Amino acid sequence: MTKTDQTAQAAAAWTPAEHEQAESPGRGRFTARLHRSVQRVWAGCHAHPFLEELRSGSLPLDVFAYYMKQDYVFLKDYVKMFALGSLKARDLETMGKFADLLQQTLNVEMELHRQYAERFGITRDELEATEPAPVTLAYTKYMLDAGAQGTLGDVVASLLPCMWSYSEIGSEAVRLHPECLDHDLYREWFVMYSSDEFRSLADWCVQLMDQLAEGLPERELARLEERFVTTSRFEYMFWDMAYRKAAWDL
Ligand SMILES: Cc1ncc(CO)c(N)n1
Repeated sequence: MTKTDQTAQAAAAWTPAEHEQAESPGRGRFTARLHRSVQRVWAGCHAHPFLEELRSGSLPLDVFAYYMKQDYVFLKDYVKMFALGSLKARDLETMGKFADLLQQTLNVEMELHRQYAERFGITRDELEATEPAPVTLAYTKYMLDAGAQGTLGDVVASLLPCMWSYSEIGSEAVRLHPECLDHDLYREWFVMYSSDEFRSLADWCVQLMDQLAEGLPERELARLEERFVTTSRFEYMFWDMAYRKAAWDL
C-alpha cells in the first residue's frame, strides 16, 4: 500500500461521529456547510502521518524543526490577514478584535516557534530569514490576494481553516490521544493548540463568518466556500510538505 493509500484509508477511518463531537457550539448554517464541504480534506489532515507521528512522539526532530521554520514564515504573512480584517471591518468591535488576533499571533503563537527554535539552536535571525518553500509561498500569497481583492467575508473565509482546523486538531489530539501531552518536546505544541484561548479565537472567527454570510446571495456564498475549500487544501499540503521537507528542487 502506498503512503497516499494509507492516508486515504486512515482518513476514511476518521468517522463523522468524531467530527460531530469536534464541532464548535453555536455554529450557524453557513459554517456547517463549510465544515461539511471540507470533511474529507480535514480528515486527511488529522490522519496525515505528520500528525500521527507528532501525537505518538515518533516524529523525527529534523522534520519538526523544518515544519516550525516554515510555519514561522507562514505566520509572518498570515498575521497580515488580521490587518486586512481590521482594515475592512466597519465597526470598532470587529476592528479591535482583529487587532487583538494580530497581537496574540505575533506575541503568543509565534513565541512558541521562537522558543522551539532556541531549543534547536536556530538563531532568531535564521528563523526570520527562512526561505519559504513552494507550498508555503503559494498558500500565503493565495490567501493574501483573496483577502486584498475581496470583502471582509473573503478575508474570514480564507483564514478560517487555519484557526478552526488547528483548534480541532489540537483539541481532538488531546481528547483522543492524551499521551501526546507526555512528550518532552511536542507537549507545548499540543498545549498551545488545544488551549481554551486558541479555541475561543477560532470560535469568534466561526461566528463572524456566519454573521457575514447572512443574507448573501448564493453566488457570493459559493465564492466564500471556494476560498475556504482552497485554503483547507493548502492546510493539507502544508502538513505533507513539512513531512517530506519539500523545498525548491533547484
Ligand atoms: C499552516 C498553519 N495553519 C494554521 C496555523 C494556526 O495558526 C498555523 N500555525 N500554521
